[in-house]
Amino acid sequence: MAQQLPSKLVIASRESRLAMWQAEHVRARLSLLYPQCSIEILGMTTRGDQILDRALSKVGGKGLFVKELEVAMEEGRADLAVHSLKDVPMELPEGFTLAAVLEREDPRDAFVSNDYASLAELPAGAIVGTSSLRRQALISARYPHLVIKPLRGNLDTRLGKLDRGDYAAIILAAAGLKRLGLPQRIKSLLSPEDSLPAAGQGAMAIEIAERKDGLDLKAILAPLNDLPTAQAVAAERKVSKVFGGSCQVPLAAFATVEGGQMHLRAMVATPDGTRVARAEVHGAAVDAEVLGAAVAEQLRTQDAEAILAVCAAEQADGMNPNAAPSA
Ligand SMILES: NCc1[nH]cc(CCC(=O)O)c1CC(=O)O
Repeated sequence: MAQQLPSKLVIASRESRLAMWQAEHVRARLSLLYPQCSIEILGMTTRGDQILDRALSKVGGKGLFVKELEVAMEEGRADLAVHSLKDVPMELPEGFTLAAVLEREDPRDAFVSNDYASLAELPAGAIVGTSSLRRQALISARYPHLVIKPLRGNLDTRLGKLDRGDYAAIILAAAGLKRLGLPQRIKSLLSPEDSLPAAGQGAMAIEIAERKDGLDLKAILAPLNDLPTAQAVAAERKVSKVFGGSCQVPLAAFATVEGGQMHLRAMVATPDGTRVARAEVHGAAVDAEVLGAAVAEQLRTQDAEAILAVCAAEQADGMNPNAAPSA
């Protein structure tokens, strides 16, 4: 790299075990690439981590988990921030960009239970824990005899609540469990038919701020970017953006890329799963955003706007006890 390299780079991260694992992963990869550069991690608590008792949709949504990290970059206390891409808002504030998207971990949702092997095994009335509207809608659509109850907190907290017996099973992203060395907690993986993943699930992203010192940080981070993953998540996030993308709406978007070809699937639903619209397209992966827009358009012709209007009305009524990230 012809690029000048600073003597030190600071990575901002949330302090949950998963966030720190991800920041450490990026630190290790950068250290291998640039052994002459010292790379440090700045752990931070975000407002989203503090507010555990209220629906995040009421107090600002996904942005709450990234704002403090952005302020640290703006003030020069950090150079980059590592995020679970799923938790990153579709529109970043002026002056911030995603510099790299790392190769995706398993994007699927995982069924976690101490007593049962799969959703299909659960008896009528069994309590399933998830605070994702998407998971709630998809599970209710297919297994209407199950009872969905909210579940928040970081991964360890959620597993603790399962082990205490509060739930028959809980649904978590497989990626988080694998990264934390807990793959044995996964009893089965949900197929895309049972539970289509959320936009960006399983992918890590590196965010940077516009530099006043002219340092081309994007070029420095470029070797960490995984093109097929970047293309897949660009399509998924486009779908989400078209529908006003936030975790307050049951929306799934999942793309796979192989040999430059993309298969993109998406779904919107009412939170109770009684109305579900699905769409899919195949095309060249370089046209990621066009494919995303095409799937969004297909959903729209299937009444997606009406479905989302139901969600908005319920939220205005304060019926949504759910929300957002905290792994
Ligand atoms: N919603 C919080 C969140 N954000 C990222 C992950 C897991 C890791 C990932 O998807 O990359 C999780 C936990 C979960 O959904 O179970």
